[in-house]
Amino acid sequence: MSGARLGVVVNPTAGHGRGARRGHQLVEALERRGHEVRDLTGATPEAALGRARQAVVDGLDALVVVGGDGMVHLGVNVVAGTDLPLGVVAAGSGNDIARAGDLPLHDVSASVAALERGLEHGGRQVDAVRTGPPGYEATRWFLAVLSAGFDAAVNARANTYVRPRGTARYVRAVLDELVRFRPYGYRVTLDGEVWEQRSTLVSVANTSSFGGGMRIAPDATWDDGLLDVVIAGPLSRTGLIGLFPRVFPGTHVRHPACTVVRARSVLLEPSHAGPLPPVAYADGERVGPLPLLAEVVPSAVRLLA
Ligand SMILES: Nc1ncnc2c1ncn2[C@@H]1O[C@H](COP(=O)(O)OP(=O)(O)OP(=O)(O)O)[C@@H](O)[C@H]1O
Repeated sequence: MSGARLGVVVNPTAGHGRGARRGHQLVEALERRGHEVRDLTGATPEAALGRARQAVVDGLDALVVVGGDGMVHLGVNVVAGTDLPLGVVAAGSGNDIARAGDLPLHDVSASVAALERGLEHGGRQVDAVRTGPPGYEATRWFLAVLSAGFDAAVNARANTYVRPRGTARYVRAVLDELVRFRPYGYRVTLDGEVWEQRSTLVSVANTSSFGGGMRIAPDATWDDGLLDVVIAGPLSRTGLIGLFPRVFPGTHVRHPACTVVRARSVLLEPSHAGPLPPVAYADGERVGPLPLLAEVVPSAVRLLA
């Protein structure tokens, strides 16, 4: 397809600074192919979000984000619930969302081909998840995994490190968080059914992985209209050290402490059963403290693929 009006948002910092170069390559390639490109990149994510939302009002055929999961998260918060397609050019360090969609990784020409295929055929509709404090109008969308336990504490800590890179940074954060770890207290309501206990982690998954291929919810898919809620019971530090490596292949879900429940709606609240759970993260981005309600919205995003 030629002559599409494409809004492009680049995260120049993605993939340890590789995002900017990939963004330039993409804009050049799209213009060479006859597309009209509007660069919506901002100096900050907030500026980029505002520019992208304004461009949607002005009129676009698709929004294309260049970066990692955080950048896809930004794009989802522009297009979810609308008919505007979202293109993803994976240039991050983890790229778990691009992996979920079998999209090319760090390959601009393959990404251009995938974008054009999507524009031609209308793309692929995937579920997205709306989250926010229950009872409030303001909501955020996410596409992959919301972490509200040990993994969220690790995410917060990993974000403060510059080194090492990629999954090794995550592993370093795990080791540092283990020192202070005690299972948190949760009240979890799954499609109306209440469950209250101390737990190591509670993850609400629309897709299977985070942290660059850690398969937290190995069977989660974003086209079944359901969330996979992974709950790991109150493990000791040694138990957690034993379980952690099993998250890479996804075999932790077979551990007796782990339960996976499918639901459309999940309410996560702190409970007096244990210490206050950490601030939640979704798609690797900070969402906020519990309580949070997460509801899957089937086919809320049209992905160019
Ligand atoms: N100008 C900017 N536009 C968008 N995001 C920015 C910008 N500057 C810094 N960021 C930060 O980049 C982070 C998201 O990075 P992103 O996920 O795109 O790449 P990554 O971390 O390398 O990849 P992954 O999340 O897949 O591991 C956000 O938390 C955001 O705050």
